[in-house]
Amino acid sequence: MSLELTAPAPDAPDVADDGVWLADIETGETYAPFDEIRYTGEDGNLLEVRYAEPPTFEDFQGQGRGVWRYRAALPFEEGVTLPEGDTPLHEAPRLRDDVGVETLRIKHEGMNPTGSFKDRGMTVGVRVAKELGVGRLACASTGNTSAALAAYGARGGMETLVLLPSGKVAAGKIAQAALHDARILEVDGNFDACLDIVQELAQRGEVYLLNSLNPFRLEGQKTIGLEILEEFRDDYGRFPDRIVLPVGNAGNTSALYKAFRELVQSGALDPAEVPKLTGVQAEGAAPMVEAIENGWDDTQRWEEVETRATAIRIGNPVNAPKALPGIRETGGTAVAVSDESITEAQRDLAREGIGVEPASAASVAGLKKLRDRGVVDADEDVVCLTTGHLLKDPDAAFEAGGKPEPVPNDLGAILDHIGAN
Ligand SMILES: Cc1ncc(COP(=O)(O)O)c(C=O)c1O
Ligand SMILES: N[C@@H](CCOP(=O)(O)O)C(=O)O
Repeated sequence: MSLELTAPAPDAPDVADDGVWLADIETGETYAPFDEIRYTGEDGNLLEVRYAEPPTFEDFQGQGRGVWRYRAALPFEEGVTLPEGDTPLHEAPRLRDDVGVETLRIKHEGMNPTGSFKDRGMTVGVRVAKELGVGRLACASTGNTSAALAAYGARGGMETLVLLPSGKVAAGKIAQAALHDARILEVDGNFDACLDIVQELAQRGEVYLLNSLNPFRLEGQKTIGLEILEEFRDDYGRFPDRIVLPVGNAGNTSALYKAFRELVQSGALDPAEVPKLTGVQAEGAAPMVEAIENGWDDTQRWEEVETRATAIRIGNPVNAPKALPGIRETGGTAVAVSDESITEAQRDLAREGIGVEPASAASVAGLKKLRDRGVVDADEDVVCLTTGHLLKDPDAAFEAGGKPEPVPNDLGAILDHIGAN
């Protein structure tokens, strides 16, 4: 398999630029990183960024906080920044006791500048766009990618175009893209159709694609894994056994796996210490779970997808050939959860003071299901990734939460209403 956990660091090919190059994950063919715009290898295979010197934990010491702390693991020293990363790793003691695991921490990526983990990818992606000298940036999106692209594009002084599935994007996300002045195209089709079209626009040279098919986006998203490892080790003196995360286009699963592989390559991490990557999808959009259960090397496209967790309403995860080995090689698994259990998990997190959008809560719903099935053991140290903020999807929050009670404009009536003496 092309993405083995124990693979040695490759030697830098002639095409490398300052120790950085692109490689086809299937054939190993290498490409110069910044001479031309390239998203895939010759046969349409996925590309990944490779480094002559994979990072060690020492490289990160004294480098500040946030995504650019990890510059030793990134293709540039700095990016177009707001800044991003350095998100909280919350304790959730009541939830931990309910689920019944040794340790439960919640890595809340909703605390990034635009309210999702996409910012980590965009700070690098927009920096690369500047290096390449491209004009218009674009993405297909279920909402968060478009919000991040619009904000980081604005920060970089660049034009942005976003393609959204009509009627299927949460209000907060469209509001962000609109205010940051992206040109918004509402497509009469689902996210996968939008991605097909924007890929075609990119191939024709009309736009620079900043979905996670762009390998540089995933470089920024690796820093989620690096932060989790550092923070968990600082608190407990060990690494977590398992990281549970929602899966849509499978970029994060691929990025975390790559972060861990690079640390293994440099000798900073023992393969036995790599957390089990555990992916969670909604039952109505679960091609990755299907592929894991059937032992496939790639997913089969689901034409019809539906879930309340609109951020992960995706039927054709483009990063599956990177993410499936990540789940398998780390000893993880994938599970599908119902929309009802996602809403329940959203409430569980809210009771701990952690406000997340539905897709984010899928990680906790998945953990509960796997614990009930005995797949996750009681003695495990677990980190759940929550990927987007509650305010991204106010409608879902209202639906999941308590309802406002109308009362008269009168103190006595209000005292009566609340049962005061
Ligand atoms: C809030 C949220 N959670 C999870 C995901 C899934 O992440 P990935 O596509 O990296 O699997 C997305 C987008 O895809 C998202 O917007
Ligand atoms: N949930 C995503 C879907 C697109 O994912 P990407 O990581 O490939 O950009 C979104 O927010 O649009």
